[in-house]
Amino acid sequence: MILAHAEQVSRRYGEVLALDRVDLTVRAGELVGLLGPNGAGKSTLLNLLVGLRRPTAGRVELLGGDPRDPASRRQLGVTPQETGLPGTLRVGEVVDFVSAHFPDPVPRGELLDRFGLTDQVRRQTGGLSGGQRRRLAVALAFVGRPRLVVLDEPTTGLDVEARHTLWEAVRGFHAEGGTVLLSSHYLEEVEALAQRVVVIGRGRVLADDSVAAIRGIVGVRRVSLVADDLPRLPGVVATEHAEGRTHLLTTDADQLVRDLVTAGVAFRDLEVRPTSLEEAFLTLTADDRPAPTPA
Ligand SMILES: Nc1ncnc2c1ncn2[C@@H]1O[C@H](COP(=O)(O)OP(=O)(O)OP(=O)(O)O)[C@@H](O)[C@H]1O
Repeated sequence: MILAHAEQVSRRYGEVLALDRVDLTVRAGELVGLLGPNGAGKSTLLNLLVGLRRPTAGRVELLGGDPRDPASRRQLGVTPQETGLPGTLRVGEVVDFVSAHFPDPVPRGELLDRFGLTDQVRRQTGGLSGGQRRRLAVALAFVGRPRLVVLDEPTTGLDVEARHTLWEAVRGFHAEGGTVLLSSHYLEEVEALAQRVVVIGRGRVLADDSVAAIRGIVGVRRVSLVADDLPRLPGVVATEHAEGRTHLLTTDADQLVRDLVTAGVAFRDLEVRPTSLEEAFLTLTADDRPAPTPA
């Protein structure tokens, strides 16, 4: 059963085309990670799916209806990228307030325990640390036992322990049959939670695949060297020339170095380093870019 669906969706903010003909389908029981660098369009896509914004073109459906219709959002739990909590209310009061909107809310103690906030129940939210506030904001998405939870960068600003607590809570919800769509900058986060990853870059879906397949794409290494003449080498996904150096992007740097030696290439100043997620995405979108300027 399809819980959220975007079909050929575009969204423009003035001159900026934030989303460009995006398709995405989330089915019941899935835990889908939306992965992409800053400005890729993740928040825009999530906001369209949960009815916070309207698409410029294309069609969006949530839980069988229009996301802008409140009835479609009844079984949805959302934590946007930025949330505000009333600073003078206590944690327990905020949970009670949100719970009161639902027929069968998760009991307060159980919810706070799942998100590691039991000791904060009597604290005013204004006095919480940034990480505690974020955990509370995410916890509130689960209060009403939603069918679908949408989390926009849920662990931003959390330390390792808090992040793991939150991951456990998300996993627990999923294990009980819940469906989750979450965005992240971090492959490790998506890897820890999701089976399926949708990679988004510059407003487009670049890949929609298993975590293992995406790991292969973003596991690209940059082998950089100085050489006058390079033969064609297997396993090179992109080649760039800059400031007298040649940069070879590959998913298997060890093999590439062996191949360079075997081919008898006279190289010097060899460097191997991981590419950032951003660079890996640029590789994926290389077809769209003007060719790099030769040195
Ligand atoms: N309200 C807005 N007005 C103008 N431009 C916007 C607006 N919201 C987003 N954009 C632009 O749309 C593009 C996509 O932004 P979006 O926030 O969806 O990306 P993102 O992948 O969520 O990024 P981040 O990881 O930094 O949150 C960016 O170029 C951004 O500057």
